[in-house]
Amino acid sequence: MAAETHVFQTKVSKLLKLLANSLYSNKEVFLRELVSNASDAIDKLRFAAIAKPELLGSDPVFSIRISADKEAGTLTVSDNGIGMTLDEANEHLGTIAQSGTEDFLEHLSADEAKNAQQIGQFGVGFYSSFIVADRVTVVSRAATAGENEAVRWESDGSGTFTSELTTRASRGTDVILHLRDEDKNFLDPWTLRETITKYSDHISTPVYLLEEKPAEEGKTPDKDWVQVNDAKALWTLPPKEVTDDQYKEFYKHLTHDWEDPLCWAHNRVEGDLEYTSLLYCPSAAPYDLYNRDLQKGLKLFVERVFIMDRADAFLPNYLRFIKGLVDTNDLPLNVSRELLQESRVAAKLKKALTRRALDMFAKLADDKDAKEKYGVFWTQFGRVLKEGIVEDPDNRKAILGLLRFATTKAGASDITVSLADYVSRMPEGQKNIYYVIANTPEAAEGSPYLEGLKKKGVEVLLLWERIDEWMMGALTEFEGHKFIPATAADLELEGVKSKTDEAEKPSETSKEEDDKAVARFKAALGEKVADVRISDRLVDSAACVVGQHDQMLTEQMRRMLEAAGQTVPEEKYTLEVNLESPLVKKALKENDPTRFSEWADVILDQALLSEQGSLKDPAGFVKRLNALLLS
Ligand SMILES: Nc1ncnc2c1ncn2[C@@H]1O[C@H](COP(=O)(O)OP(=O)(O)OP(=O)(O)O)[C@@H](O)[C@H]1O
Repeated sequence: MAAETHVFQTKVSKLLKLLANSLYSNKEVFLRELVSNASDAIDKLRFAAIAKPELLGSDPVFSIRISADKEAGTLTVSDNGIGMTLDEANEHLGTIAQSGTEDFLEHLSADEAKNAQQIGQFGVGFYSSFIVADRVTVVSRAATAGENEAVRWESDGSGTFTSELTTRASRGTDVILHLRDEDKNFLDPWTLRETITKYSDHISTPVYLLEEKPAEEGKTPDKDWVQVNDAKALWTLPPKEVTDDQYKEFYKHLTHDWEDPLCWAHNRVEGDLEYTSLLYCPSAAPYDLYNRDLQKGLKLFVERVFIMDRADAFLPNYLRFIKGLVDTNDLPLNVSRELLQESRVAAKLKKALTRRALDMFAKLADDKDAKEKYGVFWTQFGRVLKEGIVEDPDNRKAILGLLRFATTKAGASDITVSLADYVSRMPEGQKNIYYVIANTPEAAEGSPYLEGLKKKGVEVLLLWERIDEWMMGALTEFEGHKFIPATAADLELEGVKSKTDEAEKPSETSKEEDDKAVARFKAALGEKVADVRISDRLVDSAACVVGQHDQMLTEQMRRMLEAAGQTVPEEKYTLEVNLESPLVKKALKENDPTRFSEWADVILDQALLSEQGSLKDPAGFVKRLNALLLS
């Protein structure tokens, strides 16, 4: 069969171009990727051989072998794993399976250095060979294929590849890199040994390097395969024996991420349920965190045998960003995805691993030296974690402890306040936790509803993310303190003693005058409002609208329901007026009932505008306002 030429999938070509144009400070990662692929291929065969031991044939001892040929300028990574057929090579080495990569490639920025850094998130995997090679040849024979059914694949990484049938004496894969002149340092025995040792330290398969033996005088040196790792899977070691650097390297091996993880938790549990878990939190959220096709889940091992990738039965959806593995003796070796869905053991593991993950974050939050790291965690994953408040009532308490907020005291740009911080600095007499939800940080911070609370020294949580409405709807209390929106009709502030209270100015008007003012607004607005009353929450603003906090729909929720095609009932608000406001005072000086009505309408519309950001009849509002401005 003559070699056939194929064109790479468009996104592969884009990726290869990007790789060629990006200068890597750590070019050597290509070796990690190739060693990881070789180890994955061996893991897959080990698993397949449980049901079909004959696949191992006469070659039952697994190994990865790396050799350099200085004369030919090539570096070869070989394994005796599952191998590939011709069709598999065409498919797997010509396409990218991950959904997020497409989005990423479409949104490349002009900043190449940044792109190069981010690209690692997508598991460039095999294609990273082209960082150092101007030609790559793969010779592979699948474990199920005959000697003459091997495949030879080749590409210079410039848009096409060729493939054809060839022969290979035994199953497995050779990846042969024809190194660029400037990257031939990887053929140097010392560099190679150092790099390989670093990337194979934790791998459960033995990795051998072909090294020259010291030659006897006058003789050409002999070469020998030297094992460079101890071939013990990292997670089987006692945590105390594993260094931070080893954990970091292992994370990169598992995930193909090029960045260090933010934190990890390694646990070996014996007893009723026996398992070892190694959970990692990445340092950046993947592009497709909110994409339904996100590839999530842990690697599953049973009795140290790799069973499947991305097993999503072990963590809840709101922890979908966690990477890692679980190894257990309590599941059968032939467990399938379907069986996992119904397995009681899997359900128990999910419960345990969820707690482990939340503990890992709690530790990070408590670590005084890791303040910055927790900030990164919250910025990257806080929004997803909030889903857990609604989805996972059993762990709500633990998740509540992890939440961080912007507040009126910290400011909208400082999202670092925990609920415990909030409670610890509540002024004397404050019983509840106050919050406001708006569409933007600015709108939250500038909300008129906060004026009185601020004046009393009461801190308010500022919220503006879409998920917040949903989350706060599910929350009732934290350590006995109720959550109350700043827009609630009754803020239950009795008993809050603040310095400003004592210095409160006596009202300039009498009770009768106040009642009369309220009655005038009521008469002027009629059916447009549920009620009118004097506000004790406003300081500068003229008025605001309030609803019962357990009944009121915020504007965000209203829009969400409307977008979902639901008819949302008209809501009548209570108008609260600030009798100390110069605008209200001016309005009350108007004796003509028609003109006072216009004033009342403008004041109500202003209040609605501040609350909702829009009005039903904006043109009418502008007309009335202009008439008053001109009078
Ligand atoms: N040494 C190998 N033996 C057998 N198959 C291989 C080998 N190397 C690569 N492959 C096949 O090629 C596919 C693509 O490899 P690549 O490294 O690009 O991505 P991946 O490993 O699937 O993804 P990720 O890098 O995110 O894990 C693999 O999934 C595997 O099917």
